[in-house]
Amino acid sequence: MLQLTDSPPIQSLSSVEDAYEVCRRVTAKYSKTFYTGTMLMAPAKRRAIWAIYVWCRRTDELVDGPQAQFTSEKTLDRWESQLESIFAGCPVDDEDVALVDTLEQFPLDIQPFRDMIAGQRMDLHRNRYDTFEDLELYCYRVAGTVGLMSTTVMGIDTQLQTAPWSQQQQLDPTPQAIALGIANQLTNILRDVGEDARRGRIYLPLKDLAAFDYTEADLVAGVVDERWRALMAFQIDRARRFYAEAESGIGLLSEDARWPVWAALALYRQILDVIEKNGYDVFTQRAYVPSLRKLLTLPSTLLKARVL
Ligand SMILES: CC(C)=CCC/C(C)=C/CC/C(C)=C/CC/C(C)=C/[C@@H]1[C@@H](COP(=O)(O)OP(=O)(O)O)[C@]1(C)CC/C=C(\C)CC/C=C(\C)CCC=C(C)C
Ligand SMILES: [Mn+2]
Repeated sequence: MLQLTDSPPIQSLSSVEDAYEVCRRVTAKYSKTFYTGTMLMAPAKRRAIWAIYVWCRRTDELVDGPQAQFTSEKTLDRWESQLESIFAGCPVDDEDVALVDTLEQFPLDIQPFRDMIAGQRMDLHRNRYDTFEDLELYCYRVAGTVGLMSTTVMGIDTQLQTAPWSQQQQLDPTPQAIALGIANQLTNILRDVGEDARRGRIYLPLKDLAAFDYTEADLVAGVVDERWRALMAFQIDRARRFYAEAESGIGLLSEDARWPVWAALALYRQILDVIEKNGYDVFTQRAYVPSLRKLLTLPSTLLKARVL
């Protein structure tokens, strides 16, 4: 290829195999829960989820990562242009190579990716949410979209679609996939209340705080009292209702996807149990599920994947 002398050397992008290996390492490093889930999947689907995870992580880190102070609307505009390039089959950097390959194998729609960027734009300008409806839109954008992306890769059980009774039954698990994303995001928000408050963000709906006579000042001060415990119990109950809705859709997924999703759901939902065990003190204790507890959870999720 003609190399113009005054231009910087054109870096050749990594191979597809190397790009997926980078995605595997990033997923394993940043989310043991999701990595565990992907290791229960068929290899082609597992790699695709790693590629999606890295794109989602990079998108989130534009606003939540170490370089967030330099991120503006224009940054997100450029990121969306890079997304369009990926969907046109033209990777811009090494990690893109894996997602371009994934798009050649799975019919992913660009819209959930655009919606995820729209969610990050909300984090640029918004640090309070008046109502749960406001917060639900944010959760759909940053997490419900992940459910849509993941479901396209994991696939739907085709035998169910051709069954004689299939017309009567809802076979499209989209609502449940979005519900699991929202449930995960609500869990994430409850776990990180203290950390987010220290960054000036309160995701808990202000109308909910008011309903329990708990103020923004109480939250910023990390007050844990009967009002806080009642408010958190209400939030946890709502998150569990979204998990329950998600459960009803897992049986519609292709067989090899059910265990990974049951596992990811159960492991993430356990964070809520830990928050309760910690007396709802999310200000001085970061709720996490010990590895042994995660391991001991897997057999019951396998049973559920086989019978539900
Ligand atoms: C097993 C499986 C298919 C997992 C999907 C893995 C995946 C692609 C995750 C992407 C997560 C991500 C980095 C999104 C960017 C925005 C963000 C940070 C969202 C929050 C995630 C927290 O990620 P993480 O744990 O790494 O961050 P912390 O370090 O803990 O802060 C979110 C909480 C959203 C996560 C949402 C999902 C994983 C969607 C799950 C839904 C499905 C897999 C659909 C299942 C289908 C049915 C029918 C139920
Ligand atoms: Mn974020």
